[in-house]
Amino acid sequence: PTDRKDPTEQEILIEEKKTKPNGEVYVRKYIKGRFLGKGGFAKCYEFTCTETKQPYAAKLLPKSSLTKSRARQKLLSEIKIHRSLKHKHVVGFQHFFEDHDNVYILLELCTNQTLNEIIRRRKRLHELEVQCYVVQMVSALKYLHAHKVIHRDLKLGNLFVNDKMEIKIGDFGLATKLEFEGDRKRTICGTPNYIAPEILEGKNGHSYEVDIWSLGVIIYTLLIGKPPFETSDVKTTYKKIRLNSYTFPDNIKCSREIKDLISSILHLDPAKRPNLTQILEHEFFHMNAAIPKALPAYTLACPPSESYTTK
Ligand SMILES: CC[C@@H]1C(=O)N(C)c2cnc(-c3ccc[nH]3)nc2N1C1CCCC1
Repeated sequence: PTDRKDPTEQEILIEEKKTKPNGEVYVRKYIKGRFLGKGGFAKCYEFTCTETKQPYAAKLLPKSSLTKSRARQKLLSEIKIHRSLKHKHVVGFQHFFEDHDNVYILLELCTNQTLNEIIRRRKRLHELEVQCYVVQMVSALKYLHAHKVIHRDLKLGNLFVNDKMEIKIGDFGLATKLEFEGDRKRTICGTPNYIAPEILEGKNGHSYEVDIWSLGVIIYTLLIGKPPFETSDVKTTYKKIRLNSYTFPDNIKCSREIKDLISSILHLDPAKRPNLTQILEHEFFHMNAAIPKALPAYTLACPPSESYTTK
């Protein structure tokens, strides 16, 4: 028969066996496909469900890496928070299961990887593209914050891009859910370049504003090509963050509007930063950013700018 695979193409099958409450046993099988890369302790592969042919991005966490309770807690918190979320611009959490050796987390496949890869290729983006991506991020953050979730690790590497160039916020490993209004978190966490000053101060806790700060760092990085406070060592980066010391390079021309937006977000005092609604009302989103002469091969997944008005 033609469909027989020659032995080298032996497909590796991952089976999920589940006994339903009524005693019925069902088995779901996945073909383990190409290696996608490493994410923390996890090795990531493309998985295809044998029944539905649906492809997923799967995180495989060896149980041996989950012996320390911190790694365990982080995984349980990531699953608990991520599986409860459903939004167009949040990575879809499909399913999780375990076998003898691993824990498997099946997530939405984002074939254009992350904004990190896009910036690596493009160096920096046009303001029209920045407008488009930021509108999608703000929409996802409005959803997260409305559900009392703070992501706390927003960065280019956690902004996934699907085949339609739509943004999906992922990796909820450092996310937290506020228990009550006014609840504040104290744990120090995040990625050095994107971490908010109040997390470094650690004096009176932090809240949703840390995600707004990271959004400001992301906008700067998409526009300029590297993060505003980046230096060769973490301590100096933290000092620059605390001193709010960053500049816009002269050789890169940026509109007054986008510089004003970034400066208003990168405010040391969290209470002085604009909230998500105010960000969308900023003039940057209402100016018709110059249509670049040569837009890259892919199209943008955004309507023209006039639809950003918050009517
Ligand atoms: C599964 C982990 C992580 C992830 O969280 N998602 C959603 C994801 C989606 N598509 C992809 C993907 C599709 C095609 C290439 N990568 N990758 C994702 N990753 C990468 C894998 C390696 C490091 C982070």
